[in-house]
Amino acid sequence: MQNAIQIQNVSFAYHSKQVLHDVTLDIPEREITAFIGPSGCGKSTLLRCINRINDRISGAHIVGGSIHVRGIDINRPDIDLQELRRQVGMVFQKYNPFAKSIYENVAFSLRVAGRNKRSELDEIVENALRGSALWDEVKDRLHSSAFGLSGGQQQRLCIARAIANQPQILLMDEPCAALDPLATLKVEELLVELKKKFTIVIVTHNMAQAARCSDRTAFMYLGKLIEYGPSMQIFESPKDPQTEAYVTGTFG
Ligand SMILES: Nc1ncnc2c1ncn2[C@@H]1O[C@H](COP(=O)(O)OP(=O)(O)OP(=O)(O)O)[C@@H](O)[C@H]1O
Repeated sequence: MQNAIQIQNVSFAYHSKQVLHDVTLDIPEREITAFIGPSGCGKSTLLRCINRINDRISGAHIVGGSIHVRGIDINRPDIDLQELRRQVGMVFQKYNPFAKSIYENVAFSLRVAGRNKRSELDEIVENALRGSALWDEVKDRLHSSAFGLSGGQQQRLCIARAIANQPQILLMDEPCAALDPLATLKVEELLVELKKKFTIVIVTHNMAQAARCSDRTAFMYLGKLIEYGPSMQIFESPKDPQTEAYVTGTFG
């Protein structure tokens, strides 16, 4: 299978504090890859390097190495960041719909791009809401406020908003952390559907979740990639003693 993302020897710092050290991993297309590890080990930083939203943080910079997304070096000076972030969508821990209707949340990025044709928007909004398994629950109240939805529905709306942009890759930073177990289960089922179309990279503290839904797992510790492989191997027969200690709950 082709690799969607190639991370090679990446080191990263906030001001003078280096938080990623020589991280190398290839992320295959249309699979779910989970980043796990104790708090502060660099999972979110690594995730945010993939669409360069770390650039928005003052003092955040890549120290060395390279990241290729579908063959393109994303740290090239001439890279179009808006286009990169269209191709590499993002869903955050705390669902963050805009203070707009359900419909306008999904249509937002298209309107920003100047696409206002009603029939086109209707089709994309419906497809995105179907793609995030929300359509049946909201089709009769598309023009009501997004804030009237439950937390789990708001998170699926944020997923619809991300996929309306037709990305190739979806980055998810603890997307279920603020959800109850039932809403979490729905999002997990959705992830398995979404990977038919998208490459998904997910940061999670929930090891049961990583074991249930991901194809590959990367275990990080103190800014280093300790072990990376098929999730079943990482959880059932880890090679590194630190991975074993973490997945068995001895530390972390
Ligand atoms: N904006 C920032 N400015 C300075 N340091 C930061 C910033 N964001 C993160 N860090 C530091 O970088 C290191 C890695 O943080 P990061 O959030 O990537 O880890 P994480 O594994 O995702 O943690 P958690 O699981 O708690 O979210 C930590 O030492 C953290 O304090």
